[in-house]
Amino acid sequence: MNEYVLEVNDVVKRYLDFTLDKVSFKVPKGSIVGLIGENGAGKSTTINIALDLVRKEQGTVTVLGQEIPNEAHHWKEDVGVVFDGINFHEALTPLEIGKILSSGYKQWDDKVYQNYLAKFQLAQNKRIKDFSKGMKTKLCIAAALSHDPKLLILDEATSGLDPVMRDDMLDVFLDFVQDENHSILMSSHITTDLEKVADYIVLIHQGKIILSQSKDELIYNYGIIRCGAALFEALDKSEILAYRKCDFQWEVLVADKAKFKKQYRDAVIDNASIDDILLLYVKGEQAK
Ligand SMILES: Nc1ncnc2c1ncn2[C@@H]1O[C@H](COP(=O)(O)OP(=O)(O)OP(=O)(O)O)[C@@H](O)[C@H]1O
Repeated sequence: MNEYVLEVNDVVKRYLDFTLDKVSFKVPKGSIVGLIGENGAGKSTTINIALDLVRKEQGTVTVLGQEIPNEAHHWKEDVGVVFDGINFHEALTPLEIGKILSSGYKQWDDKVYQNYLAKFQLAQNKRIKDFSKGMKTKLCIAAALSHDPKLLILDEATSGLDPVMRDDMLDVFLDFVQDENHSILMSSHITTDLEKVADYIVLIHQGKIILSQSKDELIYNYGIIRCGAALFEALDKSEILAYRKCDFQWEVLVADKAKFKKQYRDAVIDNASIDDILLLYVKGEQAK
């Protein structure tokens, strides 16, 4: 088996006023990859192309070792998908959905489904139309996890959940990938969630991937220098990733904060959160 469960290579998609521009990234087996980017950056388009829901113009997508699209649709059995919103008919109950899905998925495990319904406190016989938004999301996640997918793809799926439920859900995701045979690609605007669970972060900005990095590398090595104009002018620009001017100070993103700390002893260099990194790339200037 391939060491990557999803490989997106040089994918291009053009809409009237938007281009997904040679997007490439990989989801290693056993990992959680967080896809981040501003509204309209191209996250859903990328995910939809990876799921063969939107046609790409160039590039290749390989899911679980199979290049898609292809004639065999078996790969869909092994991919669980949760969008922000529900795909099930609103008149159905969780019990009825379980019955429908059990005939659609060879690997459907009703015991697993029942366990998730209980864990997420979802009534079996309540109609979906009477569910809250968060309950609908939980139902979609329960259903997606109950056909034993090897790859779970979540497009902004957890944003409707309250902080306690989101935290519980992150534990569910961590459990899911623990055996190294399961992997997750999740897009989210809640970057603190990704800080908790993601192994890798892929940042897409205006249709281009501008960062694809291990989360630990970002958290431990990336830094933000906050300085005045004189120090900013003196900084080695070849080592700067992005920068912006805020009022009277400059914020500068660097990949190796320890090196800068040694070189510029008087500079204030803070750790960079994923939000900081996103903000600097999106609102600032990219240096290289
Ligand atoms: N079917 C379509 N026809 C035309 N333009 C589209 C279509 N689908 C998406 N787009 C455009 O592609 C761009 C990227 O949209 P996409 O939904 O991929 O962004 P996103 O990163 O998921 O944003 P958000 O965080 O707001 O969900 C947007 O400019 C959007 O208007």
